[in-house]
Amino acid sequence: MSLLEVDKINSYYGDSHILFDVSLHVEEHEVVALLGRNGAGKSTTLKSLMGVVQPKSGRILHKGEEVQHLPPFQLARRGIQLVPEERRIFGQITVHENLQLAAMTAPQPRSLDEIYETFPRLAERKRNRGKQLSGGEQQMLAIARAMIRNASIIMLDEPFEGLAPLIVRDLMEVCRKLADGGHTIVIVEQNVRAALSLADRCYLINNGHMVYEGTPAQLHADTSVIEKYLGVKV
Ligand SMILES: Nc1ncnc2c1ncn2[C@@H]1O[C@H](COP(=O)(O)OP(=O)(O)OP(=O)(O)O)[C@@H](O)[C@H]1O
Repeated sequence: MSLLEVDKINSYYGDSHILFDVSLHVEEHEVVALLGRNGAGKSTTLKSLMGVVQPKSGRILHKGEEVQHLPPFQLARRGIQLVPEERRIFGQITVHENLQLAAMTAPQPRSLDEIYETFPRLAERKRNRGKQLSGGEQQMLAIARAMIRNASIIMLDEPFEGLAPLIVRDLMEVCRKLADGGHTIVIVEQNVRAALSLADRCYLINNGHMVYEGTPAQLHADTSVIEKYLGVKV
């Protein structure tokens, strides 16, 4: 049984049909990258998995149970966590308080010590307010908030967006640490090279249709697919 199985979901914004029979699966301890051009439907896929957008048809199974009808807070309680592009951290309270708040509503949170061990940079900044952090540190905090909630799946929507290369390198290290620690991660990223270097498996989505599934090595070998659906060289 897959940790997460998505079976032919169709998602809409109003009358606009965005996802067409999208299927994918995520195994425990796997890092899965979801790639595609702007507007391909990557964020909508993550939002559908998080219950922010409810698919009109199709099934989503988490640990074998149908969850496509559940609201976001119930999916969060089941351990599905989305770190959205806009990194929802609280700017007015400290790093420490941001983490405490995230832990408070989780059924079985991890300890703060464990989080600070994984994110030493946040330990250094724990008394700073959220808004005093750099973009990269805010992203770390957003990921750490998902981690302290003991997420069974962490979904990252463009975590490297708008960050300087050096910060991306630091964040990549954090993601690698999480992956090596057995976390299950779904990552959506425009930085194809970075995403593929983290992923065990990847999917390509185009105009709301899933068009490719394979390992990063298989995708690297298939330059025509990369050029056709991503328009980049990796
Ligand atoms: N709230 C919304 N209402 C209506 N249409 C939307 C909404 N959000 C996204 N869309 C449309 O849905 C399609 C898929 O968007 P989505 O954000 O899922 O793409 P994406 O692959 O994540 O792209 P990007 O990298 O630009 O975020 C696009 O055509 C977009 O314009």
